[in-house]
Amino acid sequence: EEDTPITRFQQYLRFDTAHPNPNYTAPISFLKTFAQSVPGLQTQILEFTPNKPVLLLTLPGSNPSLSSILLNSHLDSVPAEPSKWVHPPFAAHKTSDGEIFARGAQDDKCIGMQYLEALSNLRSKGFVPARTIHVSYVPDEEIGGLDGAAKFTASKEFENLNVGFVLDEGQASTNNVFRVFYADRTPWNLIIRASGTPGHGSKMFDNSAMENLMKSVEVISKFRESHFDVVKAGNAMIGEVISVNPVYLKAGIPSLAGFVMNMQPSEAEAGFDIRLPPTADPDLLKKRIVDEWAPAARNLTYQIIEKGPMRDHKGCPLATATDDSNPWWSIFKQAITAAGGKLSKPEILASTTDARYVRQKGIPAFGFSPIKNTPILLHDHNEFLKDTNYLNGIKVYKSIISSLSSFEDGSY
Ligand SMILES: CSCC[C@H](NC=O)C(=O)O
Ligand SMILES: [Zn+2]
Ligand SMILES: [Zn+2]
Repeated sequence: EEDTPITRFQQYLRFDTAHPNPNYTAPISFLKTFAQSVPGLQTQILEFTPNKPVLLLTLPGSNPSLSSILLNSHLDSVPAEPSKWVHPPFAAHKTSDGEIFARGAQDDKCIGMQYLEALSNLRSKGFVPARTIHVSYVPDEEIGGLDGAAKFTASKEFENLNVGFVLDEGQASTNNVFRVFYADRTPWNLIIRASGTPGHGSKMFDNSAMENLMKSVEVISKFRESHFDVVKAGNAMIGEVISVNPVYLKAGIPSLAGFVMNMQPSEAEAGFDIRLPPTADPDLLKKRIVDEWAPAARNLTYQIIEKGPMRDHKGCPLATATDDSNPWWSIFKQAITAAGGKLSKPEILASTTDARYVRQKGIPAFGFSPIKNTPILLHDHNEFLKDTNYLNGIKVYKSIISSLSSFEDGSY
């Protein structure tokens, strides 16, 4: 096979990095070999948790007194259901139209390789940045990043990088205009457990576990609808409202289901994925959960698992400014324009990425993936990216990387 940017992207996509057993060693060694072919690009592997390596690449800048820029992506992927795909999710099949099908094609192996291709390209033309450029490949983003970005950004090693600005993954755009994200929503897992009177399946009585839980589900559904309606009416973007979605239900005795269906269980449980925009008041939502979603009076208990930080050390919401107070913003915007791209109004990402850990440290960070005119297929079946889209992304990163790294104001 030829060695081109496209075949290299396909090679990277073919590593099975899906949870629950992502292969980290093979893709890291692949990336490391590629990086070593780029003149001046230094490589190191950091391990904050056994078998969860972080690959860090560094291109030293000519002015080491300036803060550095960091380009981050994650190594891992969510699982795929191969039988529901038109092409196997880890074959990286390219159609005659140039669509490359793979789990991770959009989320987010494209950007990991595009960073490298862009750097390699720039270096081949003798490019030397003023600011040092770091590229990080971190494990475990898809499961919350606790053993990945959380530990990396909290480390002495990270401190020593003196990072002034970060780019991380964003999301595809279905039209001709790129999207950029200045904040993420914070995920909470909510588990509601109901207990109640058990009894014969034929009996009508009050206060069964199922009835108690179902009342909660109704109340939560109303809340969900009211927030979704605001989005549907066009009065808010999806990232600006609180979302709550049921993700599992557990009740009854599974081994009896379908055979002996005449037991009203004494316990029932439901799990919800909640996302809070940085502007939301977490205490208000907690109060709502206590009072309305899981009132003890209806024999309900609850557990909230907060997945990662919501505020920085000053107590401020984790959001990066997109106005004149943040010079990185205008540099970023101009770089996109210079590469022939257009940028839409900055958004809050509906989901959650590792960028929250750097924002928590007070470092400005944008989420960006140079994917346009493409359906949003992250975590979906048949995730794909078109070759021309991918190649254009390399061009966009060349512009972004050279602009950001030549910003010489020492106060940032
Ligand atoms: C608990 S943090 C989970 C992070 C994950 N990131 C991408 O999909 C997400 O669900 O948004
Ligand atoms: Zn991702
Ligand atoms: Zn993802």
